[in-house]
Amino acid sequence: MSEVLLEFKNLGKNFGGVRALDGFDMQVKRGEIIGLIGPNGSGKTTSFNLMTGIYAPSQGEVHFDGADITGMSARKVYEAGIARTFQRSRLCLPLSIFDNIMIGNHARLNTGLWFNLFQRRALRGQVEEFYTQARDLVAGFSEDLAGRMFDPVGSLPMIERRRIEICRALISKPKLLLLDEPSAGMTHDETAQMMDDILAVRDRMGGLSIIIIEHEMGVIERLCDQCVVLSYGRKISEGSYAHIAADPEVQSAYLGMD
Ligand SMILES: Nc1ncnc2c1ncn2[C@@H]1O[C@H](COP(=O)(O)OP(=O)(O)OP(=O)(O)O)[C@@H](O)[C@H]1O
Repeated sequence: MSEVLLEFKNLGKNFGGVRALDGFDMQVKRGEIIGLIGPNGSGKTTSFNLMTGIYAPSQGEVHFDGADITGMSARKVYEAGIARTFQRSRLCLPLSIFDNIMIGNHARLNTGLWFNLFQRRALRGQVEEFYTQARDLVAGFSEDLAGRMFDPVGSLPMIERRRIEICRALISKPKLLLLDEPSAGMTHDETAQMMDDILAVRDRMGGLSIIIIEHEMGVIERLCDQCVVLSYGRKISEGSYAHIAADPEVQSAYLGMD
């Protein structure tokens, strides 16, 4: 089994005349946490959308776990083992913690009419099995939260909602987890807690790789084994946080120093 889980080769995406990504090469190893950073509009979210099959690339290739997944549908990419959270929360606030996590499990649920109407015992077994899996995931973050699986998500504070979003991504048992600005909207204390959560998730789910888009440099510094810096759709630097933070091109493009 190759040590490299994900690879971009010369990846590019155009939106009309806008070149959102241009000749982007990147590798993610198994078990690694990568920070994807860059100024607003530099192509970070576009690269997540290319990885997850939301967009097809205009050029280049995406390889994942030994297979070429370039241009594959979002559902097939999800089944292959890539799951994500979004910049803006996609939780359904009136629904319970359990229901929200099950939305992330749709591809594994048997939802056929025949199954649901006439195989009631099997359906019950399936729901019970998935409840146990969802509860175990939530308990990994907080036993207290796991005791409230049928509370509406709208009643939870921001840190707990972010945890549910991560559980919703993890229920599909991904090999690669994409986190889009996990610290957005959180207090300093909540961000510190969220960083502990992410490191604990990586340890619990041995071998899980994570890519984080984040504007909060303290988060990138603490969590990431490697960083990749984009500017105007091109990779301008990569390496450890110490390496990219000392790179004059990064300082000028992103950190606002000349
Ligand atoms: N669907 C789209 N249609 C047209 N242009 C787009 C589309 N999506 C992104 N872009 C453009 O592509 C470029 C890269 O956008 P992208 O959202 O990937 O940047 P980003 O680094 O994620 O920015 P931010 O940090 O603000 O989220 C920007 O110029 C953006 O306006």
